[in-house]
Amino acid sequence: MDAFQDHYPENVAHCYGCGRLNDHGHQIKTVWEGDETVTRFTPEPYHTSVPGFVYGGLIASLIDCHSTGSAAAAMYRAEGRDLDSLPPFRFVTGSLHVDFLKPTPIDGPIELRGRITEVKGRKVVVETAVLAAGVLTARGNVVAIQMPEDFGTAKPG
Ligand SMILES: CCCCCCCC(=O)SCCNC(=O)CCNC(=O)[C@H](O)C(C)(C)COP(=O)(O)OP(=O)(O)OC[C@H]1O[C@@H](n2cnc3c(N)ncnc32)[C@H](O)[C@@H]1OP(=O)(O)O
Repeated sequence: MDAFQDHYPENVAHCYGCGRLNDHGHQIKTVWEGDETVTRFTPEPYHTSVPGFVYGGLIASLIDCHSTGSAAAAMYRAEGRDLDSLPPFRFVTGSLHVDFLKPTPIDGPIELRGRITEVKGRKVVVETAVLAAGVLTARGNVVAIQMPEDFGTAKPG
């Protein structure tokens, strides 16, 4: 099945977490399973924190891009549109919160299961459960905001 990220236009397909065109990135793939969005990712040995367990920053990164992809898919679904129909919905992270509940073992796939808890204007809130071998090890909450036309052009300060 096509993943949400397979439909990102080239100009936004270089993200470290989800860009299919970033050879050094995670290249995560997310799909709908009913009303949940699901990403499965197998960590490498170099994703270690304490030996045997996954680095927390990787988990945060996976939650981040899983959630922005989920937000876009939720907007398309809310409007009854295909993922690559125009105009495109692209989301960036406004807020990323992670609770680490248990160490996440590194020796198998990690599953992220997202639920859309709010869709309001340009904002989508995604809550994600992170599971390793079916055990809940972390929870994420992301506020994703539709990417402004002038993203990155505003002067700091
Ligand atoms: C597209 C493929 C790439 C995938 C990206 C992968 C994920 C990433 O790593 S993205 C990179 C990291 N994120 C960024 O760099 C974002 C930097 N921040 C920004 O550009 C802006 O602050 C941005 C776009 C998030 C929000 O700014 P702006 O568009 O002006 O939002 P604004 O109109 O004020 O607010 C819209 C709504 O979002 C809410 N909101 C905005 N910022 C936040 C925040 N930080 N936390 C919570 N809610 C927020 C507002 O409260 C408002 O909600 P409501 O409608 O309920 O009042």
